[in-house]
This record gives sequence, structure tokens and C-alpha cells, in this order.
Amino acid sequence: MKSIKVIVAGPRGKMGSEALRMIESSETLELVACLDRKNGGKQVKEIEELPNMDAMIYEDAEQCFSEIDADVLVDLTTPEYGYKHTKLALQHNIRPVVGTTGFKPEQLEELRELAESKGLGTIIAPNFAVGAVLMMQFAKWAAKYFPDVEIIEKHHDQKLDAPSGTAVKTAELIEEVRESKQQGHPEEKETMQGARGANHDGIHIHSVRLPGLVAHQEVMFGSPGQSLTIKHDSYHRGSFMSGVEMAVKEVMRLDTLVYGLENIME
Ligand SMILES: NC(=O)C1=CN([C@@H]2O[C@H](COP(=O)(O)OP(=O)(O)OC[C@H]3O[C@@H](n4cnc5c(N)ncnc54)[C@H](OP(=O)(O)O)[C@@H]3O)[C@@H](O)[C@H]2O)C=CC1
Ligand SMILES: O=C(O)C1=N[C@H](C(=O)O)C[C@H](O)C1
Repeated sequence: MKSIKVIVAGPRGKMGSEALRMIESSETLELVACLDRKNGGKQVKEIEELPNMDAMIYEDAEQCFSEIDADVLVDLTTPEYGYKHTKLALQHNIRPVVGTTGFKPEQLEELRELAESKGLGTIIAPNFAVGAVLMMQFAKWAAKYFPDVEIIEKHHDQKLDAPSGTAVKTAELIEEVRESKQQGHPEEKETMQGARGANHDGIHIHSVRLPGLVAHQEVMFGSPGQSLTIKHDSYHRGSFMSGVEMAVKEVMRLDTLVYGLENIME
């Protein structure tokens, strides 16, 4: 029985349109509205590229969350709007499941406090692909034994944020288990700005953007005489959808914010 009422923000996007198809075939999830920046007042089924579903499209988030009886907001938009939608959803007692990446640490903290004060489950997951979550966990484990590590993330050239949310989360997980250290030669100098990538607690992150790519990451560890590479590839956005569905179901049981799908995986 379709028992969890879901609003999707970003329905025409690469992820949002995939999420609509997932909801259409789900036995538990029901689409009750969409939040878009176009097509307000139309039904989803009236939009050519979207599935044949009965759900009203809203352009105004406040109006959407006030008028629609919903359990969960799935946000797959942009860092700026994803943050605004998440905050507003919580204020309207709607539980957010957020795939949108690029939130600042202080925004995550503010949302955590809001979720806690409302006693509402919230899931913010930089990557919904189960393989990517395992790749991050394996990298965390490996970093205990190989503290010298660099991250190379590769994405399609329409991505707005760099580094990717997955790369940032990977660096944060590694930071939990290794002593803080600066890598490379202590006197190294970039003769071309950016050559060594971004730097999170001494972990260098390199972002590649090319047409044809979807979402890929390698975590490379090196120690004298050996290296270890942990790699994950998403070739299709369908790879994220079992994680989105799992998160929508699990967020109904939570009463606080969790950051990362690993927190709800057994
Ligand atoms: N957690 C995960 O597993 C994954 C997360 N992502 C993240 O999800 C987000 C979306 O990615 P992707 O689908 O590839 O991006 P797209 O650019 O394809 O989709 C984003 C959609 O959001 C729409 N949008 C922008 N502003 C608003 C607004 N104010 N209200 C409603 N909709 C809005 C855009 O509209 P318009 O078309 O008019 O610009 C677009 O349709 C990104 O942050 C990405 O990093 C992506 C893949 C996996
Ligand atoms: O924008 C994308 O495409 C992706 N974004 C997420 C991220 O920033 O890590 C997840 C995945 O890598 C795809």
C-alpha cells in the first residue's frame, strides 16, 4: 500500500526525474506534489519528459508545504535552494531526505538543531549509491593503516559544486581515524595555482569535470613500496534510487538529523 506521501523538489532534473520513476514503481511511496521553478499549477503528467503521474507542481515552497499533506520532502535541486527547502520543510513538519550537495558545515549544523528541536527525522546523504557508501567506509578503514591519501572525484560537466559532496564526506570520515597531517614535501610549491587540488585537513581532493561521466571516485593510498586504490563508479542515476527509497522509509522512524546513508544501513 502506498503509505508515505512524498514531495519531490527538482522533478525535471537528472536525479529528480529518476526519483519520480522510482516513486511511480514503489509499493510504499506516493507522489503528492512537486516543487519546481517552472510549470507551477500544472500536473506532472502534463510535462512531456516526466512520468504520467497525478501530482500538482508548485513554484512556491511555502505554498506547497502549507497546502499539501506530505510526510517527506525529497530534495534534488541546488545547494542554495536545497538548504532553503530543507529548512522550510522542517518548519512545516515535513521530514527532509536531501540528496542535494554543497551545503556549508554551518548550514548542516543549523538544520541538525532545527530537526532536533522539532523531533523530526532528516536524512542528508551526499551519496545514495550503496556502493559509494561502502567505498567511503572502506576508505575510512584503510586510512587507519595508510595515512597518506588523496581523493580523485570525477563527474559530468554540469555539476555545480566542487569538490563533490561524496569527496568532502570521504575526507571527513578519514579525518576521524587518522592524525592530522600535511602531505607531500613540506616545501612543495604550486607553480600553477590549484595543481595540488583542494585541501581538507591535509587530504588533497582533485575534481575532474568531463562530458560523458556520471559520478566516479578513487581514493588512493600510498606507503613505501605499495599503493591501494578504492574506486566506485555510478554509470547511471538509477544507481542512487534504492538508497533514496530506503532513506524515505527510514526517515519516518528517526527523530533527528543523520548525515550519510551509512547511518541507516544495517
Ligand atoms: N546524494 C546523491 O546520491 C546524489 C546527489 N546529487 C545532487 O543532487 C543535486 C541535483 O543533481 P542533478 O539532478 O544532477 O542536477 P540537475 O541540474 O539535473 O537538476 C536540478 C534541478 O533542480 C531544479 N531547480 C533549481 N532551482 C530550483 C528551485 N528553486 N526549486 C525547484 N527546483 C529547482 C533545476 O531546474 P532547471 O532545470 O530549471 O535548472 C533542475 O531541474 C545536486 O546537488 C547533485 O550534487 C546528484 C546525484 C546523486
Ligand atoms: O552531482 C552529481 O552528479 C553527484 N553528486 C553527489 C556528490 O556531490 O557527491 C553524488 C554523486 O557523486 C553524484
